[in-house]
Amino acid sequence: MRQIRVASRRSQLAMTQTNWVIAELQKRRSDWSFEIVPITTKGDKILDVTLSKVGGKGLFVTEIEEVLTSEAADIAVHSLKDVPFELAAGLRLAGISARVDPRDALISHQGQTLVELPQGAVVGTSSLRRMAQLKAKRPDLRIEPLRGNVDSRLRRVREGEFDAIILAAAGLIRMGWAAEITEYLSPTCCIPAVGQGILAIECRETDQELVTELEAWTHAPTRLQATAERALLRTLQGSCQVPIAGYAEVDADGCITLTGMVADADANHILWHQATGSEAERLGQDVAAGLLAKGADAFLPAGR
Ligand SMILES: NCc1[nH]cc(CCC(=O)O)c1CC(=O)O
Repeated sequence: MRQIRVASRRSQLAMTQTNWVIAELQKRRSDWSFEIVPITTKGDKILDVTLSKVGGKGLFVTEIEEVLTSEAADIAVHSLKDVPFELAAGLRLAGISARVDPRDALISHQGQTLVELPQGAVVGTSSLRRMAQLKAKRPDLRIEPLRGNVDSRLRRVREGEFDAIILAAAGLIRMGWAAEITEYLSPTCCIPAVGQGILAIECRETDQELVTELEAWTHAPTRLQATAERALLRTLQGSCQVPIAGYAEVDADGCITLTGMVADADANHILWHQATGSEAERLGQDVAAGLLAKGADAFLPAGR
């Protein structure tokens, strides 16, 4: 018998993800019971500003990590894409879920796909990564900031404030709202964020019982994808201030193909690089090196 305290943000998406992970772990460990410790993070309080302007990587994650470090909770469930490449000392992403859909999704007011949107249509997104790739496809679109919870974002497009918005398909699928999606953007056209569609469970590395259980629960092919994509992010020292994308696929032989993208903040210059390998960490570093060789340095923060 053990009581596991699970730190979770209060948003509907966070609670849905947390409850899903608790159900998964409960299936394996009927001798454990779970208690949710709700946390309001700084990121949750800043709803009306473009996050990249607020700055500070890991706005949603840092305070949750403090709760783990101070032993006020034992595990935390994160969307992997919100987790900075560097964790707080003593913590570890011991559990990695099977990835759900990694793609971005277009939700449009009148059911048009990306190519069908009228000239100059207003598209909501605050993600520099999405903005850069949208601009590359459709330079005529007017891109406007869009923040807030998933349900409020959907309401704003439904009410016609935007012609379309872009969200991660994964969040909509987990909430049971996939019917709202007009078009799934292919990962070759709009490369997903590092870790998009993956849930990561963080705990103290000294908690052997939890580490062992979470590692046994981990989906091995997704762990390879996560490792390759995060090695790319780490090597580039990427944060939400720089438009970076990274998406790895693993074939049946365990061969990994990783595609990386870096753009400048105005999306006037976009660089891509792709490579294949069998060692995830190494592959992430190689794709980062490939991007740097093509000039990605100029788009990244100085002093890396
Ligand atoms: N940046 C916010 C965020 N972090 C994780 C998700 C849900 C998708 C996922 O698990 O990757 C979202 C919403 C979105 O981008 O639409």
